[in-house]
Amino acid sequence: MYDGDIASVLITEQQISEKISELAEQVAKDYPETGADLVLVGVLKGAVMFMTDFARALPVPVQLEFMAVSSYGSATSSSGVVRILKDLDRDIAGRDVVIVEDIIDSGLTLSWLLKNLASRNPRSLEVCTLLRKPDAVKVEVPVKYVGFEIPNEFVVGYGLDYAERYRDLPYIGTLDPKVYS
Ligand SMILES: O=P(O)(O)OC[C@H]1O[C@H](OP(=O)(O)OP(=O)(O)O)[C@H](O)[C@@H]1O
Ligand code: HPA
Repeated sequence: MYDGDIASVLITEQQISEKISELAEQVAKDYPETGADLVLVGVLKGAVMFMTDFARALPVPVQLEFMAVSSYGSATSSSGVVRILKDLDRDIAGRDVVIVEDIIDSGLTLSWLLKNLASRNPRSLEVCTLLRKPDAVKVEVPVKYVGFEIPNEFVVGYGLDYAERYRDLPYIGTLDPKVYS
């Protein structure tokens, strides 16, 4: 599939699966079953694969919510101004909430999202991301659960796209430069 487009495999399907088990164990420990279920907020579309695998790996009951947001500005870099395309279906006031992200790159999307969700008065609000790039440290975003720290390269697969392609790859890889040209 996508013959020749992938320059290298950065994280294999098995590494992803092992990491998700570790993250799920960590999160389950921090949220022992109480009266109300934990709410996972997945950020469309990139986080879909991670969200569904992560929810199934968690040994505590969770409710799934999704948000779709879009950044104004250029396609390649986030401007930090975010618009809600699809909002949550439910009120999160008083609930334990974990934002589930595929990647934190500049950190601008997440920093906006944290402020937006915090204003809805959840009982607690944390972030779980599969990938984080070093640039993310430029914006101060508190992220409790991080799967992999990756180099500052454009990656695709496992939900991550380039021009809406490659989201369906089961692993995470880098793109051959010929794809961009
Ligand atoms: O830290 P940042 O620089 O803000 O980048 C991270 C965001 O960018 C990607 O979403 P994108 O806007 O590409 O939408 P998609 O998930 O639909 O691909 C990714 O899923 C994160 O939400
Ligand atoms: O490296 C990336 N790949 C795909 N989508 C992204 N959104 C932010 N960073 C990336």
